[in-house]
Amino acid sequence: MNKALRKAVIAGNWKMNNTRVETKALIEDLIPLAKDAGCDVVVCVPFTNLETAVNLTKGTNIKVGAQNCHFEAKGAFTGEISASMLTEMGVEYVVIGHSERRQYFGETDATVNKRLKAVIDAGMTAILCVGEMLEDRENGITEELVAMQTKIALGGVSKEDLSKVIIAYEPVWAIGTGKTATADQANEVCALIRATVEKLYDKEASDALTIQYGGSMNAGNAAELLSKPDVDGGLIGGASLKAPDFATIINAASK
Ligand SMILES: O=C(CO)COP(=O)(O)O
Repeated sequence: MNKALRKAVIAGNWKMNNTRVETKALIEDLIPLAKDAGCDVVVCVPFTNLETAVNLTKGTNIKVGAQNCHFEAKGAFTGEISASMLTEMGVEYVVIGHSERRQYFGETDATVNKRLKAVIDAGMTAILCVGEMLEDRENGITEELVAMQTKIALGGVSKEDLSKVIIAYEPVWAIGTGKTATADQANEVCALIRATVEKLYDKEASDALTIQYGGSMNAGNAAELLSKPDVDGGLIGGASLKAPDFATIINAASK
């Protein structure tokens, strides 16, 4: 299947940025800039800003995502948020397995798999993050590592449910460093992820899968990255905090 038939998705991962007041200002700036987008637009905001973001984006083409979600439905899990708490609020996307969760909060491939399934079961779309550290790249194990992360995360996910998954390839060495993967490096690993998914399911499933690149994507480099055949969108950190920059990336993905 041709890339043009896949859904292009530009998602902003705000990380731990913006108060409610700041959220309102940024989303109000973004709405007119994104209204003619030729791609899907998502903003993944801190839990405390979800309600504000959902209310502000009602009737617009901007969708709202969370940045994590626990795998249990409820119980003694202090500090965690369940999938039904998110769906009740109108949240449609959840970032799962971000490298910052893996690095700083002990997420493992196994818990990523559980969280991913909880998101799908609740009817939301998971943005599953995979990617290697600099050391892995230098040791020549990028392919094996990213394939393994992908396989473990998708364990027990049916072909039908794969339509509720977006995969974001985020090389850890490119996140927040200003050091972007070249468009060819990004495409190479996105293609590898697609081939891994084809082996797990089939060609129909892998052809339909939206794969994003993330890691210092910005207004200046987005067009080149997004022009690559296996890069269907972007997961954007820093540049998603400035409405005009995020809008430039949205335009670059619009077709
Ligand atoms: O981690 C990222 C998105 O999830 C990328 O962050 P930056 O765009 O700030 O490098």
